[in-house]
Amino acid sequence: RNLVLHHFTSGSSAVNGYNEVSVIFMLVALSPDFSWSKEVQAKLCNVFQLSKFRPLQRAAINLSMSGKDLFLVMPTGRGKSLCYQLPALCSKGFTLVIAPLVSLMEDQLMYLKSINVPAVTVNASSTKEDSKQVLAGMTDKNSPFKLLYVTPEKIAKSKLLMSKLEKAYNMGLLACIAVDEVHCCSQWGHDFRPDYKLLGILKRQFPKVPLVGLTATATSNVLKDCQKILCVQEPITLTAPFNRPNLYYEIRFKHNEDCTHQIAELIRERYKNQSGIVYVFSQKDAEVVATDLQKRNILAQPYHASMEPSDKSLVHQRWSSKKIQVVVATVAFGMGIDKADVRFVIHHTISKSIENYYQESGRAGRDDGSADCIVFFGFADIFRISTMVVMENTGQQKLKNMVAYCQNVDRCRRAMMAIHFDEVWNDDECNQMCDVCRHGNDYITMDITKHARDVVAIVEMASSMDEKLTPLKVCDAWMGKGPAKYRKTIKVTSLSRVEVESIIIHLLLHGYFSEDFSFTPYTTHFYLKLGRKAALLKNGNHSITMKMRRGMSHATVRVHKFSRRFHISCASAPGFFNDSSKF
Ligand SMILES: Nc1ncnc2c1ncn2[C@H]1C[C@H](O)[C@@H](COP(=O)(O)OP(=O)(O)OP(=O)(O)O)O1
Repeated sequence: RNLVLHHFTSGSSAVNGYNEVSVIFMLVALSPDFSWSKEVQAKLCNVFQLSKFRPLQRAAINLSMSGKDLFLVMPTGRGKSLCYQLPALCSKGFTLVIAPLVSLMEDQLMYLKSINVPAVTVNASSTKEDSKQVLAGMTDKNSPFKLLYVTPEKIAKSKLLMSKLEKAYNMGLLACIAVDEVHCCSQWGHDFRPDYKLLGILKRQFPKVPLVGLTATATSNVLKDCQKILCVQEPITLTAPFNRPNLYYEIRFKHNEDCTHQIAELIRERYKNQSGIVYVFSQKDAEVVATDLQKRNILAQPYHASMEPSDKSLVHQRWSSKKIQVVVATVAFGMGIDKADVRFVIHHTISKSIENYYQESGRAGRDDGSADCIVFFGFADIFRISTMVVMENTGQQKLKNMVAYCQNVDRCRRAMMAIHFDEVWNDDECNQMCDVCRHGNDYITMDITKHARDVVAIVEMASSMDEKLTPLKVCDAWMGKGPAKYRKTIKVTSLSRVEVESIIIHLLLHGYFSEDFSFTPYTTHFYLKLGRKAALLKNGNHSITMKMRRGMSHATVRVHKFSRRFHISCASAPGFFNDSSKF
């Protein structure tokens, strides 16, 4: 135990990565002799009705009960809430919980009520009488409640609440501060909320109270930013392995017309009588896709932010009780979803970032049973999302990371996520639970230099005519379907649509193209312009290769055919689909 406490108090206490953390975790887990250990174990069984801790829960509880500040990064659905709820029951006074949404708090309060844990909230919809009672309870030595849930807005705006917190602190009744969804503090996080920026006041005013920041997804940079914003000196970071071994990750190419049809087939054939979520881009898509699935005899209902709260909870309830099979939802269907047996999460449209995707797909398989996470990757969707996130500082970069994840054909999908979340990863651990690992070497490497020159020339020509082209127009023009004035001057390609789209995406991701936004009073348009690397193509020695999945499309056959042609007419068509690798 001394060794453990030494670890708590010495050296650089910001520990990241599971391997280092596991050392602490084991030391902590092996220490059953803390003064609170017996009570903690008893409450785990008697109050929460759980037989044992999940990885890192005991460590997190022991650390915060030792007074340490802590960041806990644990995949969605693995039980972060227990890490502050259980210590709250074993401490004097109450724990202050900051949560981003009132609906989230209400779900928690309902659950806590069902297990007889006294918990309350003050938020914008509390009555005066309720608020008064809660504020009085904060300084009551008998602690009528053990958890107090508030929104960050309340902390920022209510002086009365702050004065009561101060009084409770001075009386030794403020046991712990838990900041749920702590990544919302950072603009670099995927869900920045301005009021979270002001939460530094808590640690400045109440320095002796341990703070626990909880999140399912945060890179080390985001956590460093949160640490600064929350004014936490030396937090310990416990990072549970991000890997969800029971989830199978797959990317499919989206051919717009039949995407919903494909999804319906999947649901009918592979997921008969099993619950799932289909994520879509917009509220309108939620309505349309849900109706399409209903027409195909699938019990599906939409869920989005503009629905009445009562309709939303009705859909949620019906889905939880298996009266409907599928929720077709926007991202509004997210926080607070705690259904264990979700067997599939299908993305009709890609997510706007890898963090979002990890969280959305993570709603599958919470019961540890196997589940599928399938993304339909569509060309036009990239630009719809790009214009949606145009105001976000890091929106384009995050979207590009997500697009690169989808476009990838040769790297284990878990490995890509691990790199993104700064995790150490061994590819063997995927266990063929992603499409790339399962289909092994099923890709070809192509020299696309000539194609790149041809398509870049189209955008260059349009620009010289003072015209802007959307990515779809560039595709059409390149395939000879554009206006006659282009057709005369451009080199029309014989590549398939999927190949054309993939090459344009590749050039965008690698800086040969870049985005050019134009705003009208009603909408934002995405045009392609030359990127910083476009000029390199003027150099005869510059070459670009790209990897493309072999079974990706009907194009596959054509790739083979072309490469045969390449061998015949090598001299006249240098670089034409020069398959330099795994044919
Ligand atoms: N030790 C445990 N053993 C079994 N079940 C547990 C354990 N701890 C928590 N759970 C259950 C309770 C909940 O039904 C479920 C998810 O817990 P919860 O705290 O809501 O997850 P979370 O906060 O990590 O997810 P999210 O990121 O979605 O908010 O796991």
